[in-house]
Amino acid sequence: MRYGTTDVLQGVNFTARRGEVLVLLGPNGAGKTTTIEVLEGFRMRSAGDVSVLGVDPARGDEGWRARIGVVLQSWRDHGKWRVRELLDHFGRFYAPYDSGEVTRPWDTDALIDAVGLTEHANKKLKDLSGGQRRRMDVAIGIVGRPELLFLDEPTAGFDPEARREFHDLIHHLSDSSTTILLTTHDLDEAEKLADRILVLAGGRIIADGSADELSRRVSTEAEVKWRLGPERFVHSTTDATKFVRELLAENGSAVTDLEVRRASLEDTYMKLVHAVETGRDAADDNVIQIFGNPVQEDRL
Ligand SMILES: Nc1ncnc2c1ncn2[C@@H]1O[C@H](COP(=O)(O)OP(=O)(O)OP(=O)(O)O)[C@@H](O)[C@H]1O
Repeated sequence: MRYGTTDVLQGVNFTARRGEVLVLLGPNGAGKTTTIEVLEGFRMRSAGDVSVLGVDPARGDEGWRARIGVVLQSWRDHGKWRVRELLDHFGRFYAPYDSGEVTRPWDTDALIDAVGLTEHANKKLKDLSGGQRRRMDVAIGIVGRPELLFLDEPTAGFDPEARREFHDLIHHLSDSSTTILLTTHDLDEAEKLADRILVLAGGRIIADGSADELSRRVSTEAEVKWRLGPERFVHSTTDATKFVRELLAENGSAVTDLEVRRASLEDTYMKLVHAVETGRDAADDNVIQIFGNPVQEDRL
């Protein structure tokens, strides 16, 4: 994708499988929204091949659009509509695309309940709080029971409870085989939701895998912490299972507060993105820098 003379995306290559939750991570301006907009058919790509539900988004017709749900980064329109009224209205557009397999649209009250807006069903959109408005955006995105759902920073402005409810909703949707591509800057959220994480930086996908796979890619070592009586210990190892087995065989129930920690997604992400920004290979760096804690089999 090129804007003017600037190539914003140049090596974005990935495939999503049915029912998978893909989380797209990347620094501000990396091109996440652009990627999503190209896939949705909102933005025409400058070059390259794209297939979404078997169709080139540049040529998607209404039948194709009915199978897709979109939650943009922010919507502030339809302020005078009431929650139930607007969802009822949008839902009607999907009725012709009801198939034996998928009932379209979603029943309005059941949908309002699923996004936690039952108390506010009769409120005008302009009177909703930021987080409630965001829940409404999500409801609009899924009213047609999409097979594929795009969510651009869906939980921005959610309180912790709304976030938890949203995560449950995503799990429920993916259990019913909806494929989901979402962007977020919340790495805990990415770790909770993603079957696969894509990291976009420098205009290309620099990592593609589960949180665990990415962590192993930048670090083969895990950190084991434990306590023996009043003393605390820490040890870095490439085979945590073997180490823990031996530790317990030697010390039995004297071992307490045992903890095994791989590099967190945040550690991994920072390392991958930093490597692109500095032109180095993430796997070259020493594991100790990942944990930021220069201890090897030392007593703390
Ligand atoms: N219409 C446009 N014309 C020119 N440049 C654009 C346009 N839209 C986006 N860009 C540029 O393309 C790059 C990618 O933008 P994009 O919005 O896709 O990033 P993003 O990863 O979604 O960022 P954020 O995390 O901040 O939402 C940015 O440098 C942005 O300035």
